[in-house]
Amino acid sequence: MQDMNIESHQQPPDRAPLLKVEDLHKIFRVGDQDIHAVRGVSFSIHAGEFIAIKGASGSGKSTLLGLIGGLDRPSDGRIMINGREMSTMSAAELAQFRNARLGFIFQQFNLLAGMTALENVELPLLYARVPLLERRQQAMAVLDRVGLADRAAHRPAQLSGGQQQRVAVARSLVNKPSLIIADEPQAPWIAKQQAP
Ligand SMILES: Nc1ncnc2c1ncn2[C@@H]1O[C@H](COP(=O)(O)OP(=O)(O)OP(=O)(O)O)[C@@H](O)[C@H]1O
Repeated sequence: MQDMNIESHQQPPDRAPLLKVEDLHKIFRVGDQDIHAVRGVSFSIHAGEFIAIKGASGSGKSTLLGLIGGLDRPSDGRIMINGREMSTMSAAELAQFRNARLGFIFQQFNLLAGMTALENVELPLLYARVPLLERRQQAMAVLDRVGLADRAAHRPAQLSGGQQQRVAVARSLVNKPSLIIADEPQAPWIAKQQAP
C-alpha cells in the first residue's frame, strides 16, 4: 500500500469513539502474489466527526472502507464499533448492524436500474421492515431534502450523473445512520446535508 492519510475535520469530543480501527491489515492473494492493500492502519471516529481518507489511486482507500463497513473481513487487526469488536459478530448480526447503523455511498452509486429513485431510497427501510406507507413518506422526505422530489418516479438512467449521486446520498441518509461511509468526493455535500 502507498501512503494514505486520515484527516479529521472536527475536534473529537472527549468521549468513547463510535469506531476504533487498530492496526488493520488486508492482504489479497491473487495467483501466487500477495497484495498488501491495507497495511497497519489505526484511527478512531467520534460521533459528529467528519473524517477524510486521502491517498493515491490504489493506496487502499476503498478496501479500508469495505472493511469498516463489514463488507469484507480484515487479514489482521481489529475494528471496534460502539465498543464491540466486529469480528465477533455473526454474518446475520453484521448484516443487521450494517442496515441499521451504517449508510453507504459507493464510488459507482450502485443504484438499482429497474427501480425508481423513490424505490432506491426506500431500500434500507424495506430491509428494516418499515411498513410501506411509512417508508414511502420517509424516503420522499429525504428525496425532497436533496432537491429531487420531482424526480421520484424516474429510473436512474433517466437522471443526470449528479442527480444519481443525490439519490445515492438520500439512500445513505434515510435510515438515519450513526456512520456514513462515502467512497469518493461527495463527502463535503453530505457534511452540509447533516448540518442542523
Ligand atoms: N478484490 C481484490 N483482489 C485483489 N486485489 C485487490 C482487490 N481489491 C483491491 N485490490 C488491490 O488492492 C490495492 C488497493 O485497492 P483500493 O481499491 O482499495 O484502492 P483505492 O485507494 O480505493 O484506489 P482508487 O483511488 O483508485 O479507487 C490495489 O493495488 C488493488 O489492485
